[in-house]
Amino acid sequence: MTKLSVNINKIATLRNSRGGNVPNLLKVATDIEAFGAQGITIHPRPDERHIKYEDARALKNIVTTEFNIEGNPVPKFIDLVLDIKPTQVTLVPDAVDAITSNAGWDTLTHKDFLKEVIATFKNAGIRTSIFTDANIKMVEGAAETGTERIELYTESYAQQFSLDKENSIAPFIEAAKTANKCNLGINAGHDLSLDNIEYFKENVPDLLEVSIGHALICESLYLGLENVVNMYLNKLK
Ligand SMILES: CC(=O)[C@@H](O)[C@H](O)COP(=O)(O)O
Ligand SMILES: NCC(=O)COP(=O)(O)O
Repeated sequence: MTKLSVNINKIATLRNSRGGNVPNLLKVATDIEAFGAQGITIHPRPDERHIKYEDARALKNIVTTEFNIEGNPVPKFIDLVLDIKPTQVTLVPDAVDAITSNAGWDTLTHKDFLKEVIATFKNAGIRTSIFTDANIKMVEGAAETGTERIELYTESYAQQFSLDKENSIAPFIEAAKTANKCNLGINAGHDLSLDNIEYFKENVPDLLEVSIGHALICESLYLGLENVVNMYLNKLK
């Protein structure tokens, strides 16, 4: 079975757009767990434009499933994660001004840095994962850092999927085989959706966990929209 960890960044984006506390991030996280998701993912960014550091601390007290915190391991982020001690930390090489994550680590160039950060988190009892492109050399490099898992960066798969399923998945199958040989657990995420998730799961061996946010929240809006419009119309009769 592959676990679903729901990324709730977009809930925080919506809340922040009006100030106040609607939607209530903590209630949404609790409800997502009650609906059956096996994890909650957040990706606090340095400008706190969606998840705020105080959200991360508050979520620590209410998340009862797997709590996964993603981000670039700058000192402020390392301190936050060591304080919260989530189930898993996923290291992502984001530029400060990135709109969203747009690359996996160069695990060869940054091997020494990653080794050091991974050791820090592992010593604190936090499972580690490294955001990695579907590239055999990068997966092998990740294995040398001591990380327990990688998260395969799936944007290229999601972009190509509707044009050519087989070519879009091919590098991910090879990356997963390499990860298995290196005893790395496999997570995946970025732009996964109701359209492309099933084929990914069917073809990538030993997929432990996916984290999904943007598409899942957009799909929730669309799948709920007709119902809510009708609820308003009924009240306005
Ligand atoms: C690492 C990854 O792919 C996700 O965490 C994604 O970057 C979500 O971040 P945003 O919600 O800020 O786009
Ligand atoms: N790690 C990927 C993630 O948490 C969600 O990415 P996306 O579904 O918002 O693209």
